[in-house]
Amino acid sequence: MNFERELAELNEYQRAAVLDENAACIVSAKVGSGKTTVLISKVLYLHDQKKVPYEDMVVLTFTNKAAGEIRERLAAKESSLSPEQLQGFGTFHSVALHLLRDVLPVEELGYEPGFTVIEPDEEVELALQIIEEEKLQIKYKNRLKKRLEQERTLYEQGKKETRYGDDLFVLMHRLGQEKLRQNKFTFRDLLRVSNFLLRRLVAEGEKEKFHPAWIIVDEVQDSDDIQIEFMEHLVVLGAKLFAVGDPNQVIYTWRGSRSNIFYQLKERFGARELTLPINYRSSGAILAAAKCFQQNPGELTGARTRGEKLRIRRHYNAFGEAQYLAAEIRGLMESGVACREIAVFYRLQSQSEILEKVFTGESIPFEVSVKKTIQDIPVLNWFLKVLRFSCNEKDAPAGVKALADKQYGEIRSAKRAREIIESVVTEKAERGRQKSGSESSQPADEHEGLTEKMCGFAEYFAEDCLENVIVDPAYVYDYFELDRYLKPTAARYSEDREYVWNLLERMITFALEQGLGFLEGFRLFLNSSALYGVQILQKEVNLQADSVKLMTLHASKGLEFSHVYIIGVNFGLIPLRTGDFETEDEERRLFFVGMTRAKDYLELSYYTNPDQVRVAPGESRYLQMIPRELVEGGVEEVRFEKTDLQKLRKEVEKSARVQPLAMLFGGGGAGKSAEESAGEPADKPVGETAEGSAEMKHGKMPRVRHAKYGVGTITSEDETMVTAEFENYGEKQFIKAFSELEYL
Ligand SMILES: Nc1ncnc2c1ncn2[C@@H]1O[C@H](COP(=O)(O)OP(=O)(O)OP(=O)(O)O)[C@@H](O)[C@H]1O
Repeated sequence: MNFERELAELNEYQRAAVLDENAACIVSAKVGSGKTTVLISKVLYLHDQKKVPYEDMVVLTFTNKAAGEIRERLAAKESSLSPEQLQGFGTFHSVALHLLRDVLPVEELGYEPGFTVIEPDEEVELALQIIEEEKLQIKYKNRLKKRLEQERTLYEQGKKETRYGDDLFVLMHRLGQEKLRQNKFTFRDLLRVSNFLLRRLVAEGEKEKFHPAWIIVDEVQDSDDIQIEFMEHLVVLGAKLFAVGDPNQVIYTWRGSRSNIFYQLKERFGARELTLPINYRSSGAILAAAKCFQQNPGELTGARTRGEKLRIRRHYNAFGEAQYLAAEIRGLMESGVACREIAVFYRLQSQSEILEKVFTGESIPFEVSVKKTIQDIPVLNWFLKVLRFSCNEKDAPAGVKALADKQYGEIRSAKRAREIIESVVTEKAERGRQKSGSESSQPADEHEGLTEKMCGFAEYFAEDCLENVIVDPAYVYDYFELDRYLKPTAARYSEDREYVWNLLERMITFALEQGLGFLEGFRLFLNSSALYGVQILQKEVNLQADSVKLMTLHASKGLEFSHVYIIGVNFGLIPLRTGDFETEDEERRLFFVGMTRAKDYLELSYYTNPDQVRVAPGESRYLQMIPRELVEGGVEEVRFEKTDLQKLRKEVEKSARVQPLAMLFGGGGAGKSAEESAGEPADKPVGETAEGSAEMKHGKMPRVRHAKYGVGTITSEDETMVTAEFENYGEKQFIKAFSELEYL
C-alpha cells in the first residue's frame, strides 16, 4: 500500500490529525469534513508507518454499521486481514464482550465463561418477576425500564434513598444477584464489569495482561459516562487516545451522551484539540440552509459551489406524498440518477409503511432500514429461549418460557413449566454432586420431549462436530423435532419454518466464520444476537445496491446521498413534541444531521392534513428558519385526487397485514418497526369492530390485548392510529391497518 499517496489525498487539517502523535488528541470535526476518512487513514498510518499491530489497537465505534465500514475499508486496502486481528475493532459493547470473554477474569466475580447477554426488555421482565415474588414496593412500574436506567447511577454511587422513596434499590441489588446466578449480562453490565476488572488490573499492577498501544474513537460526541470511564482505563493502561467527533451531531442525549462532551474530554485527558473545518459533501445552498440549525458556533466551510436551491413541498397527506415521491423518483431514474443515490428520511419508523406500499406498486426498487430484532418475531423469540436454556442451563427462566410459550413447543402452563425446569435443574445439580462423590449413581432421567432435548443439547453436540455434520441446519432442526413443535397445522407454519431455518443457517455460518466449535459458536451467537440485534439477523440496507433507501433521521447518521427527501416536516414530527429545551435542541441537531446527508439536492415537505395523532397541520417552524433565497420558487403545493387517496389507503390497510419474509433475512420489501410488529396480528382489528368505536363514543375505554405488551386500555383513536396504555410499558401507538390489537 502506498501511504504517501493516501496522505496526499487529505487536506492540511486532515493530515495534521492523522500524523498527530500526542498522548491524547481530540478532533472536533465539522459535518462531512472527512472524519471517517481520517479515522481510517490514522489506523493505516499507525499500522504501516509506525508498525503498530492491529491487535494492539482498540477502535471504538457507536454503531455496528460504522464498525463494519471501517473493517470493509481496511479489508479493501489490505486483503490478508483476519477477524482475529480486528477483535478490538467494534462498538463499545462488542469490544467489552471480547474483553470479558477472552481477556478479563470474569470467573473471579462468579460468572461462567458461557454467560449470555440479554436485552433491556429481558432485564425488565426479570425485575417484574422479582417484584412480584418478593412483594417489593415499586412506584411507576410502567416506567420501570426508564427508572432502572435513570436511577442506576445513584444506586452505584451508594445512595440509600431512591427518587420516590420506594424499594427500587433493593430491586437493583436483587436483580444484580439474579443476573449473576443466571449467568447473564445486560449491555450496560458488559461495560460496567469491564470497567471494574480493568480498574482492578491497574490497581494490582497487572498491566501486562492487557495494554493496547492506541485507542481510537469514532463519533466521540455520543459517549456517556461509563464509556468515557472505559476509555480512561485503557489510557491508564498505557494507550494513546485519538478521538474524532462533531459536537453538532449529538443526537443521543437520551442515552446519556452530553453536549459539552468535547470540553469534558479535553479536561479529562489533557488532550490536544484539532479541527476539521471543511465540508466536502454538500453543495453551498444545502450547507447554508443546514447552518441555520448548527448549534455550536465555529467555522464550517464548504468546498463545493452553491449548486441547486432547496425545495419545499406541501402535500395533503402522506398518501399523496408517497405517490408524488414515486413519480419524482421515477423521473430521476429516467434522467440517469442512480437509485442508490436517493434517500427518503422520516422521523418515525412507522412513516415508512405508506411509502413501501406505494413504491412496491410503482415498481420503485427500495430498501428500508428497519430496527428489528430477533425478539420481534414470535417463533424466533421462542426458539431463542429453547437455545438459551439448551446452551446455558443456569438460564432457567428461558427454559420455563420455552415450555410455557402460548404458540410453540409444548404449550404447558407456566406453573407446570416451572416445576419441570426446577426439577431438571435440581436433578442436574444432584447428579453433579453424586458424580464428584461416588461414581455409582445412575441418572434417573424421566424427562421427555422438549425438556429432554434441551437438557441433552450440550452433551449431544459436545464434541467439535462442526466440520462433519453441522453444516446443515437440518441436523439441529431434526434434533429438536421442530416440525412437531412449530405446529404444522397452523397457517403460519411454512413462514415460521423458514424463519427458524434461516436463523440456524446464520448461526452455522457464524460459527464457521469464527472458526469455533459448534457449541461455542452457538453460545457466542446467542450473545451476539442480543448484542447486534438487527445486524446479525437482518441485512442492513446495502448502500451499494441500486435501490432507494428509506430510513429514519437517526439511521441516516454517517451516510450520504446525492438526492435527499426529508418528509413530514410538521410540528409533532419534525420536531417531535418535546417537554424541555434540551430535547428540543436534540431535535434540531437531528434535523441538521438529516439535511447534511445531502450532496446535491435536498427537498423538504410537510402535510396540510397529517394522518398521525398529535401532528400539527402546516409547516413546522424549522421550515420557516430557512432563508427563502435558498429555496426554489417558494413552497409548492402538490395535489392528488382524494378518491385516489382513499383507494390507496384501503390497499395499504389490506396489504399491510402480510409482511414479506424476504426483508427479514436480507433483500428489500416492507417491514415494521420493532414496536409495531412485536406480535402476530390479532384476529379482530381495532377500528374494524363497530363495538370498539361505539365504546369510545360512549366514554368507556375499551380494553385491548397486544401480543407483547399484554392487556391495555385505549386512550385515543383516530382514522389511522390508535393509542393504548399498558401497565408495564406505558403508552404505545399503533397503526390500525396492522391489526395488532385485539378487543377484549
Ligand atoms: N480531502 C478530501 N478531498 C475530497 N473529498 C473528501 C476529502 N475528505 C473527505 N472527502 C469526502 O467528503 C465526504 C465526507 O467524508 P466522510 O464521510 O469521511 O465525512 P464525515 O466527517 O465522517 O461525515 P459525517 O459528519 O457525516 O459523519 C465523503 O464523500 C468523502 O469522500
